[in-house]
Amino acid sequence: MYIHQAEQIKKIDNQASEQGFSLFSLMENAGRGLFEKISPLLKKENQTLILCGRGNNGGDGVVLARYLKQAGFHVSLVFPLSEPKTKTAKQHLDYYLQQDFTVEKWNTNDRYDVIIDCLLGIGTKLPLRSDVKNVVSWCNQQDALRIAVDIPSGVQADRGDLVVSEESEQPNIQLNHAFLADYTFSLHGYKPSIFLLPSGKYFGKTDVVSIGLKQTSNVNLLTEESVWKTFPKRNDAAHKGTFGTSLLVAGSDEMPGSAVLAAIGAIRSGTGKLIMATSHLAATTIASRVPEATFMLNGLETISEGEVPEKIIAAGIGPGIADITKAQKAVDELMKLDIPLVIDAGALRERKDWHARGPVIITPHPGEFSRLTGRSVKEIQANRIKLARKFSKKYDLAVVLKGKYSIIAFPNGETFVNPTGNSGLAKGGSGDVLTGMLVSMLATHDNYQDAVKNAVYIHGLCADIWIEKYSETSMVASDFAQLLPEVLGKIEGNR
Ligand SMILES: NC(=O)C1=CN([C@@H]2O[C@H](COP(=O)(O)OP(=O)(O)OC[C@H]3O[C@@H](n4cnc5c(N)ncnc54)[C@H](OP(=O)(O)O)[C@@H]3O)[C@@H](O)[C@H]2O)[C@@H](O)CC1
Ligand SMILES: Nc1ncnc2c1ncn2[C@@H]1O[C@H](COP(=O)(O)OP(=O)(O)O)[C@@H](O)[C@H]1O
Ligand SMILES: [K+]
Repeated sequence: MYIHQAEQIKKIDNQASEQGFSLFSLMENAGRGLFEKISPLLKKENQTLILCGRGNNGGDGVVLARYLKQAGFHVSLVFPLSEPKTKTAKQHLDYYLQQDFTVEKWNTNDRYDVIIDCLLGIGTKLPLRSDVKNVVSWCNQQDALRIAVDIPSGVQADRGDLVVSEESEQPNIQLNHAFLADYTFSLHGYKPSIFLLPSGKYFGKTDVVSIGLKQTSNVNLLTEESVWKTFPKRNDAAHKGTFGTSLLVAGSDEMPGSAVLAAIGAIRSGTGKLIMATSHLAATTIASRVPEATFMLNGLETISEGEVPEKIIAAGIGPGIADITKAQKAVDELMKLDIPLVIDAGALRERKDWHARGPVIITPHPGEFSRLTGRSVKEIQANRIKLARKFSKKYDLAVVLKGKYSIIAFPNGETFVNPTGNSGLAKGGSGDVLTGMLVSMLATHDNYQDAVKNAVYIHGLCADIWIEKYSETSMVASDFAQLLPEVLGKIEGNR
């Protein structure tokens, strides 16, 4: 599933017109596609209001109104912000009027069953002017089905915030400042703001309307199907060496539990062997929960002094590490190896040098990413896709920016949004399981990008399946990790 930023859509429009596709015909396709998706939601006796703005989003509304009227629906087409100003929207309005259809005056006392928002689309620049705010506010107070075209008015295409300045003293994000849709039909592809907050709360159910153009984008939504396709097969002749030895540098006397969780995530995700480089106390705790693990005692110290176990094919460092200085030295040593390296939690702190022989994967939550980038958490959350991509490209590493809709950005520009996972994961320990899974899957996949995508997707899927049966509130990391055998069984069966 493709995700398009506003800039890309503008480029696509220009390319299409160079290839002889007029904007008029794209708008026609948009309106017809919208009609096909929206008409099944309407009843013939419904009173439907289509509110159009002055740009091309309004133009889409004009075409939609024509199709709905031709099919016999009761539709009022209105321009509450005055008449269209773009050439294409004007052309479609002329054509609409030539069919003897009319434009009506908006009367706020009239009642409607359905309100369709074609006020503002990807041309939105915040803050909203008061005329739009008033219309949006009226819409949100009506007892009607609310449908948005492309994006809900008041929301930006690429960012999650609803006000222009993230540094504003009083952001005053009120519900009434964006159209609160029950459904949003996005043209050509999804826009990033569906997967950001608070914007994502305004979209309702979402679907994409094709406008007849070829789909290309290097930002995509991860799907279960892509996981099935890329998850490695185990052959019958496999031995424990086939799936490689993973190294996890994790845990300390203060935080043995993190290492336990990382070890559970790793041992259940396919690695042939697992070495835990950890403290004596943590090793005792891990051994009782994950008897399959082997140990490098005083692991962090030993590795930081340059002594690294042999024959490892993937490594991860960070969960439950307390000594940040030693962690940095250990990361330096691991970066000398030509293997994929996951850097998480304690090992991410104060990290500045990212040069490594093998692929580096960092797994920051928004707070950690804030420290790494020097930007506020608020700015990061509003612009997750773009900022993860930027960091990935700048430092030539893979970024897994965690949270609702984790973003996975690779240095070649390929970017993925993960739809799995729920707020039950927002508890200590969830990220530790992920780090273990990542390292183990890096050891078993030929392609490191597939390993990262699959680990992130499957981690969230386990949590989603857990809450179908049990409570999201009470779910803890060791609960959903128990579902790895069930979820991986499903994937292996479906391949
Ligand atoms: N390939 C595709 O996907 C295709 C997409 N298409 C469609 O085109 C849409 C993009 O159209 P667009 O570029 O004309 O911009 P659009 O969103 O209508 O907004 C511009 C208007 O909004 C106004 N405005 C802005 N900010 C404001 C504010 N804060 N407060 C108040 N007003 C504000 C601005 O006013 P201005 O500031 O210029 O006076 C101007 O009038 C896209 O979303 C999709 O629906 C299809 O038709 C064809 C193919
Ligand atoms: N609201 C949410 N929806 C989906 N996933 C979430 C949500 N909150 C957190 N997560 C996931 O839970 C994990 C939390 O990791 P992290 O913040 O590092 O926690 P910890 O280090 O305590 O284990 C990440 O994989 C993150 O994507
Ligand atoms: K809209």
